[in-house]
Amino acid sequence: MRVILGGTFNPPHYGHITPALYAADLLGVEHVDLMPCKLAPHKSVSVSETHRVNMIHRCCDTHSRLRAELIELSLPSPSYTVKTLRALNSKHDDTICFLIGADSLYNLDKWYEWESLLNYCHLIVMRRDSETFSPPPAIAKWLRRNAIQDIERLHQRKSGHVLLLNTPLKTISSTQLRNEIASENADTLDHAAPDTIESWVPRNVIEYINDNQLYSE
Ligand SMILES: Nc1ncnc2c1ncn2[C@@H]1O[C@H](COP(=O)(O)OP(=O)(O)OP(=O)(O)O)[C@@H](O)[C@H]1O
Ligand SMILES: O=C(O)c1ccc[n+]([C@@H]2O[C@H](COP(=O)([O-])O)[C@@H](O)[C@H]2O)c1
Repeated sequence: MRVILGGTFNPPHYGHITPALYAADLLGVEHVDLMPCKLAPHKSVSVSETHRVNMIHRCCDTHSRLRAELIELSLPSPSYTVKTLRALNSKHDDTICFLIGADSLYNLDKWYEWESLLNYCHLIVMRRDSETFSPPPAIAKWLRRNAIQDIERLHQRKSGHVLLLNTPLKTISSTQLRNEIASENADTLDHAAPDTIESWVPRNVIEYINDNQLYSE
């Protein structure tokens, strides 16, 4: 079984890493694969793919359970998840648990061929800003058909289930981090108490951001 977290990672942060590792623990999987998209379907991205990948590699240097999955960089863009999952399935037989945050779940019906996603993976949903999940009606209806409670069931089928997990809440976003840095708080990030920095972003990622003057305007 593989646990994959797709994202723009602009930049990666502990809102990605902490709940993803927690989910992997519950699933009994050692690694979490961070999979940067080439071109995000619903977003504009301000820094190069190379910087985003380098920051992911830094996260992997800090956390040995993280790995980089770079398949989307060689697939056509935009990076539609259903197409990526098909490509991954054609290469390996592993069951894929694809992680998404609650905000992604609530918008899932806007994704390309979203109703096919569960043909290729299980979806594991992490809490984002709130203790509880409050999906809109269309998604709630879909969840009634597809959501399970018992983690063991993920090991019994290769795809087709959705699991909402009570992952630790880390209410940070890449947008918030970019705004902090753009508003000249990069210095604050750099000199803040180590506990503060390390609760947002791995230190070597902050160093990378500062060294490359990312997000400063
Ligand atoms: N703090 C968080 N807690 C749980 N899941 C998160 C968190 N931040 C991001 N995610 C999830 O990780 C995936 C990748 O997120 P992404 O790289 O877009 O980060 P982001 O912080 O949401 O970025 P942005 O602020 O630029 O929109 C998405 O499925 C998203 O829901
Ligand atoms: O397939 C889609 O239509 C689709 C639409 C929006 C997001 N995604 C994927 O969801 C993951 C998180 O996306 P984002 O935009 O929150 O960084 C990332 O792997 C994206 O490729 C996928």
